[in-house]
Amino acid sequence: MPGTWTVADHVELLRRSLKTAVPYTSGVQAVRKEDLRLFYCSPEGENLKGTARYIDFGEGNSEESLALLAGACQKAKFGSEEAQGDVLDEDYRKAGKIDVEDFLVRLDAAEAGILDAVAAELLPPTHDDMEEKVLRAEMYKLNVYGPGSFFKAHKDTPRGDNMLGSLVVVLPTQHEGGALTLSQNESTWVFDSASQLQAHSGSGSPVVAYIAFFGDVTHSVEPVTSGYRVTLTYNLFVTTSRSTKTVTLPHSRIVPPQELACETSLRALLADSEWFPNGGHLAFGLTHQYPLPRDPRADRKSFIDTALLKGCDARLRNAAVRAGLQPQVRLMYRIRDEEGYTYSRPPALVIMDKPVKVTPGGMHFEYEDFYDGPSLDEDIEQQGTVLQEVNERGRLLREGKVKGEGNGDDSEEPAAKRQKLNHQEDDGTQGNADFAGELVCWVTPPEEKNKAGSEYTTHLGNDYGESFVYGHAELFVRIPKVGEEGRSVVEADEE
Ligand SMILES: O=C(O)CCC(=O)C(=O)O
Ligand SMILES: [Fe+2]
Repeated sequence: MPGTWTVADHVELLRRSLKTAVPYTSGVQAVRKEDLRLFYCSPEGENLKGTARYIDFGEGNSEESLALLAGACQKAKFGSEEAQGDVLDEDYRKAGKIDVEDFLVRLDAAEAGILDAVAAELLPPTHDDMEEKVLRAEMYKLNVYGPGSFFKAHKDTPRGDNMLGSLVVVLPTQHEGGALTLSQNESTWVFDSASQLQAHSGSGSPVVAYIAFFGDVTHSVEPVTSGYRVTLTYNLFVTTSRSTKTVTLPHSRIVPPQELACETSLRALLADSEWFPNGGHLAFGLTHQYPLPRDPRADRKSFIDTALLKGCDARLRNAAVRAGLQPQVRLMYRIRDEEGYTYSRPPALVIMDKPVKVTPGGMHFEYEDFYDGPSLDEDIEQQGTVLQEVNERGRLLREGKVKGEGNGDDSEEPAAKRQKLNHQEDDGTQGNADFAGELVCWVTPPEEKNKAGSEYTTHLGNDYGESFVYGHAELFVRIPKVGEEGRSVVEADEE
């Protein structure tokens, strides 16, 4: 029962909440037969205008008509960070594609109910304090995977900071192979659309199979072994603007149990006068990656809108808001951390809401020498909030005494033993004479990749994107100190 839980138990619950996430949703959707007609432009050679053709996926298609469609495709390229553009490499992706301007299909993912089903699972839940969010699907390509076609592991290119992920609709054709496999944080999932479509064939009413997944999920298409696998792909965006092609979640939502559990733990921690007596921050390296501007200097009002968090990350954000806290995704800088330099003060972590503004005449703000030179460090220190790491009780870590505390290494130890170790702490305000910032406990470790100025992950996308790349993000939840507004403690009468 939470009532008898220790601080360590509550923090562990918050930590675990970020580990349980299924980053996709899939299914089979019945559609109207007339919506399965597809018109496309068949190129007739170099200088000739294309010829219009159509294919009806509502009628068991012949190999011949599918081969004609495949013949109308261009070889699909993919985005490469290395080449900084699209490349054709049939060892990595062997598939045909038709761009949106060269085909028309009556099927409408929103009208067919697919977007509703996807939104219910993937659209970040809005909290009362937030503007209502809608999901918009933008058709992207038609892909044809004939025998021997495949697409190796990649992430789809983020096309905006509000891009949530991708939707793939697999049209009903007889084929084998071509399963879409997804992987994230050591878990893998397989979406075998061929067998799902097969199971529904002959039922009289036509169906399509679909899968939607968060954009930061690595996925691949296994080789097609027979027949043709034909897909429509869409980019999914979270937006607040209404149009007929968007889907909204009902506003009064049922709070999922995991979110309630996180809220309960946060409330229990806040009520404990011994916990973070001087306030500070709980910090979470988030599970999902988010579209970040390729240029880390890009002028942005805030780093990532927390309304755009996905899955378990959104759940944690909502739990914090429900507990009366203000979770924020912040930019993170490390100062006095450059090898080869000697600084009079120790390295520190600084969080900010906007990229640092460099004092004119100070260090030139160059990508490569971002950390180079104390004047930039001073700018960062002045404009941001300096953090000092503490353990999960909000106490300063004393060198060598409570090592491992707060990073999950000791999660198997009995709580009593951990509590014993904790008497070697102080309240975090006297440990470092130079320290004039705020305290932070990392509930889940930060990812190295999002430190401003560092290279973001290099990966392959489905088309090169100039403006955004996926990067790691951290959620900072500010904890008021005992007595401050938002922190009403229950005096403990513990043994
Ligand atoms: O056609 C599909 O199944 C999706 C392939 C894919 O991952 C992509 O186009 O990015
Ligand atoms: Fe993809």
